Amino acid sequence: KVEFYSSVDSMQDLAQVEQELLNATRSYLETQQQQLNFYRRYVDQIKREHEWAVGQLKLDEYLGHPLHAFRLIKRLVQDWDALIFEPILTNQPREDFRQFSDVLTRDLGYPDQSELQGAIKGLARLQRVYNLSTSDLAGGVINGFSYDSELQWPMANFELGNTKRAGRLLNQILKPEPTHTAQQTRKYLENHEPGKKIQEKNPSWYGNYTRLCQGKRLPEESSGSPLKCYLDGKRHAYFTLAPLQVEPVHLDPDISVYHGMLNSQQILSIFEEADKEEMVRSAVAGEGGKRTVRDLRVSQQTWLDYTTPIMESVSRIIQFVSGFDMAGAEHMQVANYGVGGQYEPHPDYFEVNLPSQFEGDRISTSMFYLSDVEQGGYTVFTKLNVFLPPVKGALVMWHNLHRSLDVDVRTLHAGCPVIVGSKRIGNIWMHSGYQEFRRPCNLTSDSYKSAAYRKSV
Ligand SMILES: O=C(O)CCC(=O)C(=O)O
Ligand SMILES: [Fe+2]
Repeated sequence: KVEFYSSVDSMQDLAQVEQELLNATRSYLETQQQQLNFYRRYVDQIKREHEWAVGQLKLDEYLGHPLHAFRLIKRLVQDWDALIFEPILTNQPREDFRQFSDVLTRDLGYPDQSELQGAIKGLARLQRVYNLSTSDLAGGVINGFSYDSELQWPMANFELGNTKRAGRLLNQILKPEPTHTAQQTRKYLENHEPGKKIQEKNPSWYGNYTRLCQGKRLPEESSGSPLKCYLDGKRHAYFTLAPLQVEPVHLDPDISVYHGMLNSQQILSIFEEADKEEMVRSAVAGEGGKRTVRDLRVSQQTWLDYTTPIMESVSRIIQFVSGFDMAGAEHMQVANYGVGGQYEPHPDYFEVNLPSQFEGDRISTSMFYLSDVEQGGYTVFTKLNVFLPPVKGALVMWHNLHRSLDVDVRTLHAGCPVIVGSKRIGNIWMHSGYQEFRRPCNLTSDSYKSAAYRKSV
């Protein structure tokens, strides 16, 4: 089954669904109108003839005339039947419309109640993570920017189990303006069961998560050497003429952003490849390594191998920037988030239930930002006080494992909910097999660095 709300790209199909609905409904109404006009004309004409005849003579005299009798019988047997009964009873335009709706639902898919739930949860998530006020959202104002769309907050609250609040909000809208379209919402509330209230306690990481998502860092003690951007033309001969534009964002564990790694043309080529594949709702590893769809990750994704020209270039970039052997690389995962789409704090390593098709755990993550995001959608490292706004064409890279190949718990990170825009990323995870000479271990284990972070958020 297709799912729309979890990816802005899929939502575009919904816009098409509505366009086709509009066209079909318009032409349905038009044909019906023409039919009705036709019936009306016919009835008027018969009425005139009937009244004239009855007015002229007494009825029995009139019908005593064989031609008049014939006309009446012919009208009833043929004309009324063919022109009125038959078309009214079969109502071909309605039949056509029914068929159209079947085809539409089958070919393009049609959103159901669970889509509405998903979209509403997305809105509620935005409100919670970004501290947006309900009135702001309802008025289409997000973080001070004004957007021209009125949100159905009463309905959202209803679906989320806040029935009282839903009623109050509805009254606020309907009191000054009783003919407001929110009347529809009132009908909906009256005819549906309210959603189940989710009384989740915020998890321990929640404070850091929301703070960083909002682009706020905790003040840090100065280490004396502030991180500075630099050009690196030496990492590989490939970068001699066009040095890497490095923005280090954290030291130990090292996290760096490499700007301008893909241009718009290359990104388009990646999307062209991705369009050939099917986007599916992202799953996460659950109990015992089983993949399940959960709200903690709301996006759609597909995988690209390195056989096409564009992906060969991507592979070269990763190889030359990271120094790793691409023999250990997973295919690139291209993902697209929906509005309110997110990926809650998680590590990229497996630690347990390692997938058998690769050697070792995920030693590093290379993430390309394939779009700018109008608002929201930061990548945040909740234990490291780091937030990164997506910048189209940039590459973020870090190691998920210590040199000892023990997992580095400090790398816990998240993709914040997208407020406005379509966030696209390309992830390449490198496994530790084949990298023995690329990133050798130290003489002493360095995994102790993680110890203090195991519990803390
Ligand atoms: O979307 C992001 O910024 C982070 C994505 C991520 O962490 C992942 O896909 O593993
Ligand atoms: Fe991740």
